[in-house]
Amino acid sequence: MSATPDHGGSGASGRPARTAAVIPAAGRGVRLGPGAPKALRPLSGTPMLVHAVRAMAGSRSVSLVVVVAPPDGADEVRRLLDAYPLSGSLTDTTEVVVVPGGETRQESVRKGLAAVPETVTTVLVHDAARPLVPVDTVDAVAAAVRDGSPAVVPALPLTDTVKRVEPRTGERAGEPEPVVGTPERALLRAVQTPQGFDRATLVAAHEKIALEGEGATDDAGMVERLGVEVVVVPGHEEAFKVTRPLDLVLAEAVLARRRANDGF
Ligand SMILES: Nc1ccn([C@@H]2O[C@H](COP(=O)(O)OP(=O)(O)OP(=O)(O)O)[C@@H](O)[C@H]2O)c(=O)n1
Ligand SMILES: C[C@](O)(CO)[C@H](O)COP(=O)(O)O
Repeated sequence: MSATPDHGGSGASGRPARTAAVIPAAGRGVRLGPGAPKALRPLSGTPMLVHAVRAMAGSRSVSLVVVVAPPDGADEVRRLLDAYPLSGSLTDTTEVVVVPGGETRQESVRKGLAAVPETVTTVLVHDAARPLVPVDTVDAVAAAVRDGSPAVVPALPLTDTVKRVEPRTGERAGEPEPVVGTPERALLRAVQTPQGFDRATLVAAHEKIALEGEGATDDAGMVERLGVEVVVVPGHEEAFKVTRPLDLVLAEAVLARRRANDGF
């Protein structure tokens, strides 16, 4: 995988880059515990980030992947990606660019977005922390944007009931939080990535948030603040986010099941 610093307007194949994937991979992984940055943690011997890049590059529509590395780790990430080849004819025509990230996820996405050439009309934003997303899910998100939806998120129905609580503060900090409501579970979705956007919509959302400072925990949340409709397509259980140590155990089990199903 050629991790070139060139921000040129075309992919490695020389054709215009029409769909790009920005992979925010600059987080520290505090909830995962001490160790290397989360995106660099190995899953079955391959760094989590490499799994995520392969998932994006495996999509027929993606011709450019912008990896947003830890702010002081861009060179290390470039070397890492150069050491892991993309396989298959499709993915061999995917250019990989590495840029340094920022202090927040939204700042990292904004920095990655700045490296996406003007020729790109569809931008996917995918957490490196969701390394096992199936390519079919990536394709479905990209297709929904190309079919006219300016903002698309993959999501799953909830299996747990959700409660709204009133946090305890001051002298009552640490006491059990009172429940103040139970949203109707059937109307809730657990949202994943890649989230897909019309480029101009995503740029406008990040520019608005950069001015107003009202961050959101996902890019679709920022687009909603523009008053733009966000639509949901089916997510996938294997697109879960590696956040806590137990998620690493689950990720290894998923990879073991894939190897068994593939006969090796
Ligand atoms: N400043 C940041 C923070 C997060 N991310 C990326 O955003 C994705 C989702 O964030 P999260 O799962 O919260 O990762 P971390 O921030 O690393 O985890 P933690 O909150 O436990 O530190 C990850 O791929 C992470 O690398 C990023 O690019 N830049
Ligand atoms: C973008 C995201 O993965 C959608 O569920 C999630 O909001 C990221 O949250 P995090 O706390 O930054 O991991």
